[in-house]
Amino acid sequence: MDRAAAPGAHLIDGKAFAAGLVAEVAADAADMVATHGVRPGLAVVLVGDDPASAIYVRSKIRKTEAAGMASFAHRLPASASQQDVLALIESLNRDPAVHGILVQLPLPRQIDVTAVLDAIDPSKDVDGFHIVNAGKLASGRVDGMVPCTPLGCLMLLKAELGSLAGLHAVVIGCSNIVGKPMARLLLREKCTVVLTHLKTRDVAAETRRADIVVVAAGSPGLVRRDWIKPGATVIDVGINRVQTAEGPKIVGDVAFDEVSTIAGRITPVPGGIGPMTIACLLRNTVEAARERIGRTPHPAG
Ligand SMILES: Nc1nc(=O)c2c([nH]1)NC[C@@H]1CN(c3ccc(C(=O)N[C@@H](CCC(=O)O)C(=O)O)cc3)C=[N+]21
Repeated sequence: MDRAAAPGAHLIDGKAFAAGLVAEVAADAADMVATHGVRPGLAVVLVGDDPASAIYVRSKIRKTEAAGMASFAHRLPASASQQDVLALIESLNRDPAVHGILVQLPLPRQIDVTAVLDAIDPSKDVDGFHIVNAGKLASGRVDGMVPCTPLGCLMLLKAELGSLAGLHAVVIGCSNIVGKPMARLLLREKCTVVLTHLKTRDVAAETRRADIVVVAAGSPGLVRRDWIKPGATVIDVGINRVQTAEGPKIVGDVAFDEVSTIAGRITPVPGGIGPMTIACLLRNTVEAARERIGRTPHPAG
């Protein structure tokens, strides 16, 4: 891996790890086509025309197809009603060619996100946001679908550190999409877990004790050098578009240049967690297809 770019810290190459994972997923998908005549399929639902969402969705579709999987793109106008979205999800729930359903977030204001996410068949919920899957993870059960970003973080942590048991982990940001599921996964690995949020009085006092810091706060440069214990592992989930003298740029929630001089290991942005998120989405879709094959007495393509 490339150490030169980060003096001090070892750079965790999420992009390379994700490429390996995608290759495994593609091999599994090809095997399902050959053995069962089933091609794992992912439906992506995009409501409205947020430019960032459109770019993400395009990239998800491209990577799904490159892995030899079927992709079904559904675009609804920004004016779509909740009924429109629910009707589409119902039809995707019934479609045997669709093994995974992803509803791109955020959704337009008039739509109740919770109602939409909970309308997805939990066995097709490859984002892991359905209340049944969230509840399974919260209860420590291993049979649910796990959200892609925290799953990607956990895979990198285990690849880098081996067992996480007994380590002190601090998660900054307590969203349902990243922070809370991340904390639950780390707890499952027997870490001591601290989950911080907007009202936490002294976040730095928490992170200074941490062997592992995962930050998903959406705040560019939030984590500074003096927040980090020497040698700690820093996982940066932030994706922030900022303007610089050289033009627009994507940065994480970690002040990379200074934190990489004290951390033991660090993920870059871009090229860290982002690619892992998409790789895990493909992995969850293949797992959903595998489960479906197991539950179907007469497998049909
Ligand atoms: N239902 C739902 N599920 C999601 O998983 C979901 C979502 N909604 N809404 C938006 C966020 C954002 N997200 C990213 C995935 C990959 C990269 C990624 O691969 N980034 C690259 C490139 C960054 C760039 O250049 O734009 C990187 O970090 O290296 C980024 C962001 C998934 N999201």
